[in-house]
Amino acid sequence: MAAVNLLSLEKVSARLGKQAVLSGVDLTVGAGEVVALCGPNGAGKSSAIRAAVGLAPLTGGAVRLDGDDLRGLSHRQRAERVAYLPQERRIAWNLPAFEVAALGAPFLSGGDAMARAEAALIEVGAGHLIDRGVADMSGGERARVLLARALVVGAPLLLADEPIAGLDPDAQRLVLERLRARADAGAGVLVSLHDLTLAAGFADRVVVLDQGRVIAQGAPIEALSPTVLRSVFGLDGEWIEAPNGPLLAARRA
Ligand SMILES: Nc1ncnc2c1ncn2[C@@H]1O[C@H](COP(=O)(O)OP(=O)(O)OP(=O)(O)O)[C@@H](O)[C@H]1O
Repeated sequence: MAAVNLLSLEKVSARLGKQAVLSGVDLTVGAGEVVALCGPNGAGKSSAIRAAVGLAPLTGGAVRLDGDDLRGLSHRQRAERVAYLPQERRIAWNLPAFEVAALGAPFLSGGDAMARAEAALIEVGAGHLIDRGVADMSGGERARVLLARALVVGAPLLLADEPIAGLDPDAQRLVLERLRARADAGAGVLVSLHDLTLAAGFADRVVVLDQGRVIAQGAPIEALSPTVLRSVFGLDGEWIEAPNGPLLAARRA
């Protein structure tokens, strides 16, 4: 029997105001998989991720977590099944990093949550920031703390909306390596990314969205074919097999 997907969007449609932001989106994430969601600004990546956690009301279709319709799950059940890193990185209170990260584990005892928070901060290369207030950090440092908060959840499914935006090149790779490691340990990961070379290097599959529709999905350099690069991203591009993985050589079409 085929394994149940940790996440499936089945013909999902959603509107924001008068605008259709998702139209019949089909997407799955299985255990052990990193799926990258790619597309230009406004394509619907954040909307798809928000729909997957029940934050975007659907006008059609269904979202399933581990086979169960999201609508039938309590908020606690959702929180146990999926960790969500939003694109928005504002944090209201100037709490130390370890306390912010520990918020990802509200169902654990204080001591266990703190231990997990510390481990997650070290995992994302922010071990030196553990005691620092999050308002007293750079944007990239705060982004790592928020990623640590999502990793602390320990849920089987992790959804990360542009987790590497604003990070330096080393940190971008570190974060993607950590997400990859979570998948290799059995989690399912859905991550929105603008950097197509990194998407091709770290993801098992790429889903290309444009104007709220899935345009292509599959193995990264097949989904991101020259035709898709041109029609969706406005790029004349080709993939080069480099020693460290596929490299996109592109210019504006
Ligand atoms: N609050 C809102 N009200 C109305 N329309 C919105 C709102 N937020 C986003 N949109 C529209 O929804 C569409 C999808 O936006 P979404 O944020 O999902 O795209 P995205 O692919 O994540 O973009 P980006 O790469 O810029 O983050 C866009 O056309 C956007 O203009």
